[in-house]
Amino acid sequence: MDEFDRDLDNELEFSQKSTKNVKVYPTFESMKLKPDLLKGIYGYGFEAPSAIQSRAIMQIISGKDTIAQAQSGTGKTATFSIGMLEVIDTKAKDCQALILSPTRELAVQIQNVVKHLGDYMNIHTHACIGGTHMGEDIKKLQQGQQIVSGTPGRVVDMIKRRNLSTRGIKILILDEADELFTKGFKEQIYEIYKYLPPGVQVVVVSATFHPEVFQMTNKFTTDPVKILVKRDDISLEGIKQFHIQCEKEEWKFDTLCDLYDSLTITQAVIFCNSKVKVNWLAEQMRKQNFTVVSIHGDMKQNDRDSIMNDFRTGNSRVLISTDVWARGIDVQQVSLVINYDLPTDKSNYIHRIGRSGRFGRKGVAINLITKEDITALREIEDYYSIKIKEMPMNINDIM
Ligand SMILES: Nc1ncnc2c1ncn2[C@@H]1O[C@H](COP(=O)(O)OP(=O)(O)OP(=O)(O)O)[C@@H](O)[C@H]1O
Repeated sequence: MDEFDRDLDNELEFSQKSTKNVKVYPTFESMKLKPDLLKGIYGYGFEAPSAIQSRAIMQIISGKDTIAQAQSGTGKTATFSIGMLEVIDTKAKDCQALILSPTRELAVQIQNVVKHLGDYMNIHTHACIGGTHMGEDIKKLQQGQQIVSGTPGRVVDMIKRRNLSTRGIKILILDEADELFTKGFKEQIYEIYKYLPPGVQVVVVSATFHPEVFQMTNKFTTDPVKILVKRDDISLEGIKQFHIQCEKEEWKFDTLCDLYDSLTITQAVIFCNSKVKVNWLAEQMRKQNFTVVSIHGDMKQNDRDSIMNDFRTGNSRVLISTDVWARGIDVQQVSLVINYDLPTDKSNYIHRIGRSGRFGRKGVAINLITKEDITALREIEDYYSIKIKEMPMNINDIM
């Protein structure tokens, strides 16, 4: 990207403004939701709506196309889930809402949230994801699923095979939209959209919006309500961010081993930039008798599921991952994120560190950097107007 492109990008981004005077609903009662839905919300343990929930839920219910941005871990999933559950006709058995997200784990997590919030509504939901048995998927869809949460590849497949009927779909939700609009998914999203009834309501959600995303959303949305966050406010204050200068790549490993005891206080995620590196690091850690688990996109779905399950239940405490875990995954006990490699994408920096500090909890992010990473680290600091200080000698001071 040259200087000119960057200027254009900035201009595009800063020309985006939140819609003025979006009404704030301070309580779930004030939203006048269906009693069964309200029961599900309280049953799930929510007492009051978060900032994005108090603004965006009612916009979604009103039927308007909506672009909803909010910091990581602030309740975007429940925002679109509640909005969507309110407008679903529980008597109609056909698919009325489609949620797309970039990873299988996230699609399953979303389906679970929807299921819990809709606990008293007798809602039929299904996670339609790659890597699972096609026949099972088809069977489930044939039974009639009012809400489908899926990954683009499998969903487009099911639509084309006519196993997922799009006729009754009233609302399309694009979660982690900026990721869905990247190269790997863009074509599939366009393709799915073509099959949806004209006038389908579109809700676009993420913690980060690359300027290009706004251009693309123009193709999907009509006069959308925009609830946006300024770039300087995207990084959560509750997540303390540090770097450790490791000089050479080879020194990172010893640094990580020194940190291990702190990693296991609660739960931690370590990010690497490639699958090969994830495998390598997990193996090295195990050789040193550290207990770690690892996950990446080349693993069998069964293995991915069992690793996720163990990590969610707290059976494993240190997870090494690629960016397959960077977005959306919600494990409240994660309080520490380590970037063994600095992400190459600035947005993913925000998403990765956002795996900690969920819903107002405290979090710590530590970046292991070599001399070569200094410029990239400064760029992240400048871009989000943050300071990533050197980590104090005693990690207990910050945990
Ligand atoms: N109103 C609420 N009251 C209490 N907890 C809530 C509320 N809304 C959401 N949460 C909890 O906050 C956590 C984070 O929510 P969620 O996963 O939806 O965040 P998000 O904004 O989608 O984050 P990300 O950008 O990482 O995808 C979840 O554990 C969720 O159950």
